[in-house]
Amino acid sequence: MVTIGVGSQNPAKISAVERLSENFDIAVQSVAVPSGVSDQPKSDNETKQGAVQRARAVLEKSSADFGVGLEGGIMEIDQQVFVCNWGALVDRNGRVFTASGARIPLPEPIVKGLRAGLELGDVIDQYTNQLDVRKGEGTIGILSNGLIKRDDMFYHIMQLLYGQYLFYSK
Ligand SMILES: O=P(O)(O)OP(=O)(O)OP(=O)(O)OC[C@H]1O[C@@H](n2cnc3c(O)ncnc32)[C@H](O)[C@@H]1O
Ligand SMILES: [Mg+2]
Repeated sequence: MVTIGVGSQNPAKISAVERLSENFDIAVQSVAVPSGVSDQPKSDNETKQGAVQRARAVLEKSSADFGVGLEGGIMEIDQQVFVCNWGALVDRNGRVFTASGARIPLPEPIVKGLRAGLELGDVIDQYTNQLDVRKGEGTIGILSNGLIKRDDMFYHIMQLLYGQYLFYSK
């Protein structure tokens, strides 16, 4: 049994890692760590960096075998703003695996809020008139009409991360 520490207390992130333990002998623990980037990362680069920094901080702060960082952000392609997500898995040998998740364009009213300096988590709550969307289906869940929820998207990233670890450990 190996232990994975997840650098967040967000249930959508923790549940994505827990889903890995349905297929692998893994124990999951939540470790509160800083991302070291802004609360609302604004590029792939910054979002990925937040994921890696969270993962590294988990190994410093806990005795887990692996550190996982999952980070949400926004990024722009051709003046269209997308929600994006990155994940990182680090092991005690210093290996770092990274992967990104699905992206989906954000509608104009949400982009307006972001340009005004708000965090996506707060804007999506206002937009939907709900509380803590970020901890449940997430923006990706809202905009995909519930077909892909935030923990599904993070689970996909977890499969890409753990899969790489298995592949490169052969
Ligand atoms: O407690 P932490 O781990 O920080 O969880 P968080 O919900 O704040 O998540 P992030 O910092 O990784 O995400 C950055 C912002 O984007 C928001 N967000 C909401 N739904 C999202 C989604 O589906 N994908 C990416 N970001 C999302 C999120 O709530 C934050 O305001
Ligand atoms: Mg956050």
